Amino acid sequence: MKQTVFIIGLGLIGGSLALGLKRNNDVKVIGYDANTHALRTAKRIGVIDEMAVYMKDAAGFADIIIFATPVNETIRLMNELASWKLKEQVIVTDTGSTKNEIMKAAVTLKEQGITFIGGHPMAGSHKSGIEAARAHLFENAYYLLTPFPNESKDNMNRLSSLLGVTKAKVVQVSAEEHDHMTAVVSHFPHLVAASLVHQLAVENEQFPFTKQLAAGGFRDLTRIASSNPIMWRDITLQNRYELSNQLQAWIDEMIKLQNLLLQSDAEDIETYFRTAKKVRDELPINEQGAMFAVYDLYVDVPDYPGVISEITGYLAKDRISITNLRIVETRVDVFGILVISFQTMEDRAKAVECIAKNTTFETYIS
Ligand SMILES: NC(=O)C1=CN([C@@H]2O[C@H](COP(=O)(O)OP(=O)(O)OC[C@H]3O[C@@H](n4cnc5c(N)ncnc54)[C@H](O)[C@@H]3O)[C@@H](O)[C@H]2O)C=CC1
Ligand SMILES: O=C(O)C(=O)Cc1ccc(O)cc1
Repeated sequence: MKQTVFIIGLGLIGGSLALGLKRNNDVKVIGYDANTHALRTAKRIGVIDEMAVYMKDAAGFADIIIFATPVNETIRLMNELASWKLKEQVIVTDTGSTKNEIMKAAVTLKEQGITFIGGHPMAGSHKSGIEAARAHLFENAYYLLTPFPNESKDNMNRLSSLLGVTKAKVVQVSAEEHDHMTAVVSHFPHLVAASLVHQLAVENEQFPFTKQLAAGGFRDLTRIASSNPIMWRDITLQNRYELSNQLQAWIDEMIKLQNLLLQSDAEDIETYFRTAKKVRDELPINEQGAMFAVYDLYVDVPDYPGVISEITGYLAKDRISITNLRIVETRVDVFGILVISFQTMEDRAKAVECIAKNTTFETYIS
């Protein structure tokens, strides 16, 4: 049976969901975005089947409505939706990075007999907007659902099987568990990344050369500081109490670390790093357990002007998308190591072939 999905907010996540869901030929995607450029682009490049002019009208045709807007905007729109005329069996969901406040807003919908199941795909990037949308974004990622405790099995199955086509792993958690766990692994790291960049900016005023020295480690740790500030403003506001607890734990940890350093006990310091390494090395970073998998390819490149744009040009010509690009080591002799990151193993394999076809540069996977 053909299903109509209405996606509100056609940025990185809404656009990627539209592309992912359209893999199922029985799904028709109608899209809406407050930004008319994003809306028209989504239609022009085939991310959506139809454009909605008025949200309220399009919503009436939908079997599933998905909010993929910044979380404060989602709550505002959920309150508006309460007065729209919808299909009786419609399921309303969202993609927001927070769940407590969203589920509180959903109580009004529930009281009116509208089914709302909270959702959060645990995949994404620091990029935003329709141009960054990719059909495979959710493959192998967890997709968390936060239903009301008494939600019907039938509705859960309907939503899970719709989302299943994105190849995400759909898992059910409570909104409270969700906001606690995502504070630890996603929201709090964002505060750390932003604060490290602020610290660099302050240092850089006194020592303007510092910025030039920001190498791989600093860049790896702070990539997410380049994300959409509006989206993160809303997330951190909604999850402020969990974040305040995380910040306190971090401050305590930093004081512990400061003492460890000042005591200068080499063995204790080594143990601190050794334990962190063990935990980090054991994180599920393979295809089965990846939250944000990145597939790196190392390329030995000769040091001549334009070599990087030459390689990215070959990749672009073969329509292979990259998520990140950096030089990890620039040797004083003739070669440097270029690290190109891909979102899928297939893209990386295609890149190996593409580079071999066009150049004599060695590529390897660490
Ligand atoms: N960026 C990421 O990596 C992830 C984001 N999320 C969540 O997904 C949601 C969307 O995030 P992104 O797609 O990254 O943001 P985005 O900035 O790429 O896209 C958001 C879109 O919503 C549109 N929009 C804003 N207000 C609107 C309104 N009132 N009506 C209609 N459209 C409106 C914007 O014009 C924009 O096109 C957020 O709630 C975010 O917390 C979830 C997982 C990952
Ligand atoms: O860029 C990254 O690694 C991210 O952390 C992306 C991300 C952002 C927000 C989410 O709610 C989930 C994933």
